[in-house]
Parts: sequence; C-alpha cells; structure tokens
Amino acid sequence: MNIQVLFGTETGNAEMVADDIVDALAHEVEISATDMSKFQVAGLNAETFYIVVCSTYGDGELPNSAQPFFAALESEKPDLAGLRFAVFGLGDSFYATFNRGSEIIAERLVALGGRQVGERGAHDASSGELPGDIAMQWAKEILAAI
Ligand SMILES: Cc1cc2nc3c(=O)[nH]c(=O)nc-3n(C[C@H](O)[C@H](O)[C@H](O)COP(=O)(O)O)c2cc1C
Repeated sequence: MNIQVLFGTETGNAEMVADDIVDALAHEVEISATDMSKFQVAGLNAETFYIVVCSTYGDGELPNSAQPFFAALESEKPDLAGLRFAVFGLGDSFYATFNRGSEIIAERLVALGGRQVGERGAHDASSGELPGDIAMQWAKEILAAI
C-alpha cells in the first residue's frame, strides 16, 4: 500500500509530526510526506491512502500552508469517490476552536466523496505531551484499520 502524508503548518509542528509518522510506518508501507502547499489537488487518487496532518491558526482557521490546497479543493471540486484518508490535528485547547483546522479539511474531503478512516487524531499543545508520540501511536492504529 502507498501512503501519502500531507501536512499543513504555520510554524513547523505539523511537518515534524508528518516526519514522525513516516518514520513510524516506513518499515511496513511505502510512505512519504509532502507540504500541502506543494501538492496538486489533481494528484489525489483512490489508489493512495492519505494521512492529513494539519494545525489550526487564527480563530479556528487553517494554517498558511494548507490554504492553497483547501482553496483548490473548493474551486476544482475533484470527485474523491473511492479515496480514503485519515486526519491528525494539532491545536491548543486554550482556544475554543480547538483543532478546528483539521476538522475543516476532513469535512471538505468527505463533502467531495472521500471516506474518513478511524477517529480524527488530535494533539493538544496545552497537554505537555509530545505531538510525535501521540501521532505515532495514532498512526499505528490507523494502519491496523486500513
Ligand atoms: C496565533 C495562534 C493562533 C492559534 N489558534 C488556534 C486555534 O484557533 N485553535 C487551536 O486548536 N489551536 C490554535 N493554535 C495552536 C496551534 O495550532 C498549535 O500551536 C500547533 O502545534 C501549531 O502547529 P504548526 O506549527 O504546525 O502550525 C494557535 C496558535 C497560535 C500561535
């Protein structure tokens, strides 16, 4: 199976998490990580499983590097029937809009026909836990479910 990790970040935490997920799963599957801002929506395909790793900024908004990807999903409206994905969010429960960014992306992918696998993972910056630790455990559970 081929897994593509797509990360959306403002200050690099989601990229570190994406790299940790790649490290955790690389011995079992073909997997790589790409910044969403460098990924073409036309490249989405049903043969690949996607792991979307995305933080939240502003007031429950997408981080900078996720915005072009999200805008392209809205304008190009690709048919994502058959596409499967899982989502891991980074946020801070200090904000009422905790982890809304990852939810925004998941909702859009589902609206376009994609199927979300497993529970949306979440890291809370106020928890004191390392995001990579939470994400790697979550990713192993996702891999077992697909
Ligand atoms: C200015 C600012 C606004 C933020 N807004 C939110 C928010 O609305 N909801 C949330 O859950 N986290 C929010 N966060 C927390 C970030 O999502 C969290 O620190 C995350 O780890 C950043 O990941 P990144 O470096 O990949 O962007 C905010 C952080 C900053 C600095």
